[in-house]
Amino acid sequence: MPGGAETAAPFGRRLAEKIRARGALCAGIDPHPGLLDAWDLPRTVPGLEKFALSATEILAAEVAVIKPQSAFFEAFGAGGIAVLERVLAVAREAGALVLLDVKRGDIGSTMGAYTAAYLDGHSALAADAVTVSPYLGFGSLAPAIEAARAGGRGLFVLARTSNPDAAALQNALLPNGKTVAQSIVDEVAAVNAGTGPLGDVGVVVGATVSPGELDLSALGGPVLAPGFGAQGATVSDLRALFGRDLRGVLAASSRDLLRRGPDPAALRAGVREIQASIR
Ligand SMILES: O=C(O)c1cc(=O)[nH]c(=O)n1[C@@H]1O[C@H](COP(=O)(O)O)[C@@H](O)[C@H]1O
Repeated sequence: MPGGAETAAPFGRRLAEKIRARGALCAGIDPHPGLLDAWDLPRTVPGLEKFALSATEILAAEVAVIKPQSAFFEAFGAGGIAVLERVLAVAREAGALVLLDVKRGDIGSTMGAYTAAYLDGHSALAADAVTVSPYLGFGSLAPAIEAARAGGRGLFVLARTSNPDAAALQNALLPNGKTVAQSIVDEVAAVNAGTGPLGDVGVVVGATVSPGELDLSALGGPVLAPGFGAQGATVSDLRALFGRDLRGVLAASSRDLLRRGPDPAALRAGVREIQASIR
């Protein structure tokens, strides 16, 4: 069935099980043009297909979560989207959960259409979870939260992103004295309240963020921590930021992992080395 049938088990529970079995690494599938060059592939749809499917086949057999970044596929038009659909199917077959990185966020009515694209089991682009932006107002995400929960899927809400420009906006103080990022974390915590050890709605907090900026103690959901590897964050940064117990924290790496290909054995060895470093 396109996109996979609606699943009975909640996303948070499925994610916790997958992390227990495979560790907390999230492998990004980001087919940068420079990586296609490095893999000696043309910057064409067949080149994209070879890159994305080979990387996904290897990585999805190893890690808990595969995170394709949609923009790199969209850049190739309809042919690129068709490859993305196959990446989702291949990752799922290999046993990984798929977090589609689309960072969507719009007024509620349009959010409903994004929901139909990414969180409805009848869509070929349906994923186990997607990244969403709350910066049109947290309430605008309501249709996505509802659809995700109804279908056993999840969301990762941008709170404090890894890019250097993020701090000015996301650390700005609101009239209630909280930072914007903390208020997003608290909104997500309220959604997760009472939904079990790991709720279905997570936040994105870059691994590059300084420790102490955010209080995640009441979150009750997973954290996606990109910025590990190519953007400079290390395993010690992850521990300093999130504490020693990294269960529920998905360290995400794209370029630092993918640069280890195209040799399948080297890519497999690379992902295992990174997994071991965060275990
Ligand atoms: O939501 C994301 O995945 C994300 C949030 C964030 O704060 N920072 C961030 O880098 N990302 C994504 O994570 C990936 C990081 O890629 P690398 O720097 O190559 O590991 C890219 O796909 C980014 O779009």
